[in-house]
Amino acid sequence: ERRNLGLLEGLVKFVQEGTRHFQEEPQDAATVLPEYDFIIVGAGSAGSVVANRLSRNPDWNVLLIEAGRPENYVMDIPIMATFFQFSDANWKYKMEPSSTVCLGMENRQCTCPRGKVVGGSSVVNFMIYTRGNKRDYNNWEKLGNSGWGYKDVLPYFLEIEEMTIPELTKDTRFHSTRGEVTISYAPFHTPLADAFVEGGRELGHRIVDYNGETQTGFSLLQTTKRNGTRWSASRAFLHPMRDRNNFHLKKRSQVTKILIDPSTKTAYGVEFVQNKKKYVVRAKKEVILSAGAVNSPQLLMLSGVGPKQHLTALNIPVIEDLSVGYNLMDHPGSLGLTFTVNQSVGLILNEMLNDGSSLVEYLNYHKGPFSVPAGCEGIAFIDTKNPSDVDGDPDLEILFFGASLLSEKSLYKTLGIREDIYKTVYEPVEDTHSWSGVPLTLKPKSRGRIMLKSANPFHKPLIYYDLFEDPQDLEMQLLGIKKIIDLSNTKAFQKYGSKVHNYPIPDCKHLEFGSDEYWRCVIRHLAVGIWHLSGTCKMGPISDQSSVVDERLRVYGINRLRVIDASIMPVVPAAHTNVPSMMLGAKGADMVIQDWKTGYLKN
Ligand SMILES: Cc1cc2nc3c(=O)[nH]c(=O)nc-3n(C[C@H](O)[C@H](O)[C@H](O)COP(=O)(O)OP(=O)(O)OC[C@H]3O[C@@H](n4cnc5c(N)ncnc54)[C@H](O)[C@@H]3O)c2cc1C
Repeated sequence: ERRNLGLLEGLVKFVQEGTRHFQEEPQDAATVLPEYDFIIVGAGSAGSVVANRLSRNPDWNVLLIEAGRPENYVMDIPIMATFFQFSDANWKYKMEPSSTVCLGMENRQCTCPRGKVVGGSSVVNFMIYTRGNKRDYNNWEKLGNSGWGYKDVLPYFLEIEEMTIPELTKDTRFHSTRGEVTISYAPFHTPLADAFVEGGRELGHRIVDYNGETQTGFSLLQTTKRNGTRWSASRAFLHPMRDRNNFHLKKRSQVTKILIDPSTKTAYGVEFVQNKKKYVVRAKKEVILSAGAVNSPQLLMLSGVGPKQHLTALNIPVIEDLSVGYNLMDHPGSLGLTFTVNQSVGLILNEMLNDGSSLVEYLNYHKGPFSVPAGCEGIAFIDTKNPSDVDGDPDLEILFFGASLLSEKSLYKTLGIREDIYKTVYEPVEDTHSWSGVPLTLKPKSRGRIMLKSANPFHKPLIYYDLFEDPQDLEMQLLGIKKIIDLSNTKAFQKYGSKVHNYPIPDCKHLEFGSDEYWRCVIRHLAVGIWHLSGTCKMGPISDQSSVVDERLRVYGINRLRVIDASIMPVVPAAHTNVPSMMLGAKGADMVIQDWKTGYLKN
């Protein structure tokens, strides 16, 4: 009876919070002005920050256009993070079928979720907070992008961070408490998460604040969460500006074209469609593309900026011939490694729902297992070439989940795994307590490409990406799998009788279970990009034929048009790309502000 009362009270509280959340998101603008100073396309991780920073100047008016729906408070319950991939908050992209990778997925296609919602992919992601390694950004600078070294980006990471983990706030060189993006540990973690960190220590790794001075080591997950709920880009940057009257947000409005005068090669506005109605809006100063690594290149190409041959084949008049859509990167991973344990120490959604107390705890206090983002609890960064270097340059990440494909039936569908694989490998022991480790290749050498399917803006672009085209990317996975098996064999995990779930993947069962060849087969079958798509509008010097934007993020050859989002990353950092994209938003917006203040771009 007490629990029922707790549930009712919790539900009332949740509805109240949800209502407040709904009211705090900026409303859909009732009218659209014919002209704004700045038009930003995409209210995602980067675009939300850009809009926030530019509209701080009351003399500038700013329009932010978002194709997706409003964020919903249910999306902010951490354990639910994978559930919205079936909803209209996801663009539901898939990679083109391949004969070498994603072989265990429906139609040999890996899924490519992207947030289609106010807040963008920060609303569907796993809330993992990482910045990357200082060498990643120093490398950007070395590639010819001056002003992009670690010393230049760190101030922006600090500007946006609100660190709430007490022991980390003391390190003021690397952490700040004054920004908008709240960082916390999950208020709950499983005993298996402790085993992960302890197991890492047993294997000789350090426990590290991987967003501090050095990155290599093991840790519980730092997450973009406030008070046990998701802290999306929208909650961090858009909610606080809902009353700025120089700012308009259009939701469910898809930009279909950037308007560019072909004679002066100057961007002067955009065309967008809301409710089947077409609008044309002009930009007095600039159009800024923050539509993400799939849609920013798509929009550039639809607007005549892209590879000449490709656009000509689709009858799109070419305004500027640039390498748009190339250099697609992600952090390739694989899902084949599951461990069962002999105690009830993992996360099983069914159990949590049946028991009810976890739900009551979450609704009332935002604590307990529901506060764990998608079951993800720990992270390790390893420099496989210099494993004992305390200041290593990691090339391998291990992502730890206190759950696995055994823990929640819908997961295999979310990930696009073939039903026959689920039925033979996982279903026989589903609901067994388990954990999983996902190895991520942090310095991928393989590259993919985004192409247009047609000149129709409503046709999904094509995503070509053989994640393991370069064999080194696959070998790093193999190394990762071996490391994770070593972890399972530590005392910390053996306390729970951890053992590899050894039902072979049907297509690989002709190979000896556990042999290198077996694992290579599994990696190719249950491959996953971890959805850090980036690089498709590469930043680089003019001498680099493959670059699309310059170091001030201006599109080469086109005036008054920038790209500010994950697509400008010349090389993907050793990081989950949400907060790095927000950093790009803050730094990119500063460049816009500087350029217009100094009269660099004349009105
Ligand atoms: C399932 C998943 C899990 C992830 N987990 C993590 C994680 O735990 N930690 C982490 O750091 N990173 C994670 N990432 C990656 C990270 O969230 C993204 O790299 C980051 O959000 C990208 O930011 P962005 O600004 O480039 O693009 P987005 O945030 O994707 O924003 C682009 C926005 O533009 C809008 N848009 C696109 N086209 C148009 C158009 N034509 N007209 C109008 N609007 C348009 C989109 O709807 C979207 O809102 C994850 C991503 C996914 C998909």
